[in-house]
Amino acid sequence: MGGAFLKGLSETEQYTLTACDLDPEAREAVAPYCAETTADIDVAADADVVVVAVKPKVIRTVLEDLELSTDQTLLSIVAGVPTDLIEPYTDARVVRVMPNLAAETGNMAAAVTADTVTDEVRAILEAVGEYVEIDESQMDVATAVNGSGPAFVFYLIQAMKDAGVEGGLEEEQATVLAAQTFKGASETVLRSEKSIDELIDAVCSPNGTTIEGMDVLWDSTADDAVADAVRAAERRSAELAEERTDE
Ligand SMILES: NC(=O)C1=CN([C@@H]2O[C@H](COP(=O)(O)OP(=O)(O)OC[C@H]3O[C@@H](n4cnc5c(N)ncnc54)[C@H](OP(=O)(O)O)[C@@H]3O)[C@@H](O)[C@H]2O)C=CC1
Ligand SMILES: O=C(O)[C@@H]1CCC=N1
Repeated sequence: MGGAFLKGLSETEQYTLTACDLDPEAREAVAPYCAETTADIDVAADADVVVVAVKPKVIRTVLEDLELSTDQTLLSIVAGVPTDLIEPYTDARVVRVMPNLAAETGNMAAAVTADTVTDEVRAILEAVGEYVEIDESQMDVATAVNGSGPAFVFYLIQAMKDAGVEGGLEEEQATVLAAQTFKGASETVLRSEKSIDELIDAVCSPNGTTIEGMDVLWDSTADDAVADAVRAAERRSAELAEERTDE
């Protein structure tokens, strides 16, 4: 996730980016997008905004080594680790963000804690996509919807693509048609003033093809399966918080 963030931010040419990782291969992978890569956390700690992008189980170790001052911002993208668990380890302002992998292409959907976000962090998030400001109590569900969400959408694209292949399209053709259709539909939802129900209606020509397919979906439990996936991810995010708090 840290690499996707770096790649997206490097495209904007607005930031001086330093990547810190202990693994030389990880540093090599992001070197083209950074002014500097380092294994020395003190070098990373020089930045105005320090993004912590390690797995939940190692955040405490990283925080113990990270010396920041009150005029710096620590931006945590670590799932399930609450602000009040991070704050005792740092003098920096702590802002919690749930990003997603689409940062890489400047299409990230992110959720950020409304009570700690600054204009500096808003500018970073805006540079690589769209963000919403939420109460931290909503971070687990946001983690499920926009953090894990890309995987759920990849799954749906695959299902649509597979159906196209089954109908006779070539794999590559079906992938382009399915993925571009998700992309176009997403743009429409974001730009249109119509509700999603109105947009569905607009695709359904009278006695046409779409209504036949929509009847199948409306009669199915596809929406329940999506809601169950979101709830399972939300539950896990809350569990991660519990596991961290126990330490
Ligand atoms: N993947 C995603 O789509 C999203 C992930 N996140 C959050 O981002 C964080 C990272 O997830 P993800 O990118 O999937 O995980 P990865 O394991 O791919 O990335 C974590 C990176 O941190 C490195 N690392 C571990 N310990 C240290 C250390 N002490 N100092 C410096 N670097 C270290 C790891 O190196 P090594 O591999 O050698 O251990 C690895 O390169 C998680 O907290 C996750 O919750 C949030 C939103 C979306
Ligand atoms: O799967 C995970 O735990 C991380 C957090 C959100 C997306 N990936």
